[in-house]
Order: sequence, then structure tokens, then C-alpha cells
Amino acid sequence: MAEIPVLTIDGPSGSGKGTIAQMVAQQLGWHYLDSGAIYRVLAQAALKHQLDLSDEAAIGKLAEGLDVRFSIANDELKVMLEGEDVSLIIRSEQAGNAASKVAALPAVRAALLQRQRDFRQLPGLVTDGRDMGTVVFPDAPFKVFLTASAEERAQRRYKQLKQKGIESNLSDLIAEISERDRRDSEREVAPLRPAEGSLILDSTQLGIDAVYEQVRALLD
Ligand SMILES: Nc1ncnc2c1ncn2[C@@H]1O[C@H](COP(=O)(O)OP(=O)(O)O)[C@@H](O)[C@H]1O
Ligand SMILES: Nc1ccn([C@H]2C[C@H](O)[C@@H](COP(=O)(O)OP(=O)(O)O)O2)c(=O)n1
Repeated sequence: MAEIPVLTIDGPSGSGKGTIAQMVAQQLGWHYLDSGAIYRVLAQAALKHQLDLSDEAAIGKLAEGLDVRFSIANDELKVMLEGEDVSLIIRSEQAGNAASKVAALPAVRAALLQRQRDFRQLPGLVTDGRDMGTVVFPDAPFKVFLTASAEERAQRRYKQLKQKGIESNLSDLIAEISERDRRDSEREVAPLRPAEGSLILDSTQLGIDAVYEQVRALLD
């Protein structure tokens, strides 16, 4: 496994991880793992099965048997839960917040570890999340930690949700993003933090192309 290259991109919500990860994966022809989508789908499944989001035993069990499938259609990541297309519903801020809650449960993280590592296939993998460089792929040769101010990230999310036809409110988004940053950074297991040896990029003042160039330069 170790010889299969991996680029990990970790960072807080709205820092641009998914955008950059997909651009690199597409350009190199590498596989792509959106690890956050797994937590989002799990939270969706928990709500569907009317489980309490803090019920570690029940949600850990759900995570073990989670029936989630990813595919790419028209350059967009398509996500199926138990045969149902949940690609859009999992992108709301409520879904992100619910994902952050189930993601703090140690049993959940343990249940999902191998499933994520299985994405490491030739010719390579680009993956984004919170603990890709610290826990899931600690031996990855290429690691990035992408960040930006909470205000800038909320603005980006606002525009992105609008483009998807999802209405939101900017001040609510700033509050939700800050709450999620705090929960993801302060949890006991796999908290959000830069992996040792990662390239730390603050994209508050950087456009997508400038970030992309710096990440690509790391791989040359
Ligand atoms: N450097 C950047 N400057 C401006 N907008 C950006 C930048 N990076 C990403 N975006 C935009 O911000 C939104 C959130 O990006 P996304 O990749 O989904 O973030 P993340 O995966 O970190 O939550 C998207 O609409 C994306 O086009
Ligand atoms: N590797 C990961 C990925 C996501 N999570 C959790 C924490 C996040 O708040 C939620 C949603 O993650 P996601 O990357 O989809 O969220 P953003 O696109 O950054 O807003 O899942 C995690 O704990 N570990």
C-alpha cells in the first residue's frame, strides 16, 4: 500500500478542500475520496432511521454496515445511500452539522477507518477531510492543510449553496461554521489539526487557481 501515492487535504469547512482535491484528482487521473461525504451520509442514515445523533453504540453499528456508494456523473460526485440519491440533501448546513456530531463519536471513526483506507488504489488517491493526513493516511507523501478566515469561508459557502438552489443566511452560516470548527477541533478523537509535514495554505486572499498551483507544485 505504502507505494501508492496519496495527497491529503485537510482543513475547516469552506476552505476549498473539495474543489482543489477534485481538480488535482482529475488532472492526474487519481482516485478521489471525499471523506466528509461519508460522515454526512452516516448522519443522514441516522436521521432516516430515527437514531439519536449521540447514541454511540447505535451509530457505530450503523457506520459498520453503511450502504454508501460514490460515482462521478457530469463532473459531480454522486452519492447513494441505501440505493437512494442523497447527493444534494447531504450538502445542506444542517447535514454538515449533523455530520460533525456523529464524527465526534470514537466508535464511528473506528468503524470507518478501513473503509477509507480501501480507497488507496493505483495510480494514486487525493482525499480531503479533517484527519486524512493525521490518522487515516499518516504515511501519505503529500499533505496539505488548507484554511481561510471564518468570514471568507461563510461567504464562499453562501454563494455555493445559492448555486445549488439551497437558501441560507450569511450570519447563520458564520455562526454554524464557527461552531463546527470548534467541535471538529476540540473533539478527543482525530481532531482537526495540521498533520506534521503538511504544507499550510491560508486561502483567505488566494483564488482557486493560485491555491491549485501551490498544491500541484508540491507533487512535482
Ligand atoms: N481560494 C478560493 N477562493 C474563492 N472561492 C473558493 C476558493 N476555494 C474554494 N472556493 C469556493 O468555495 C466554496 C467551498 O469550497 P469547497 O471546495 O466545497 O470547500 P470545502 O471542501 O473545504 O468545504 C466553493 O463554491 C468553491 O468554489
Ligand atoms: N475526515 C473527516 C471529514 C469530515 N469530518 C466531519 C467533520 C465535518 O464538520 C463534517 C462534514 O465534513 P465535510 O468535509 O463534508 O464538510 P465541509 O465540506 O468542510 O463543510 O464531517 C470528520 O470528522 N472527518
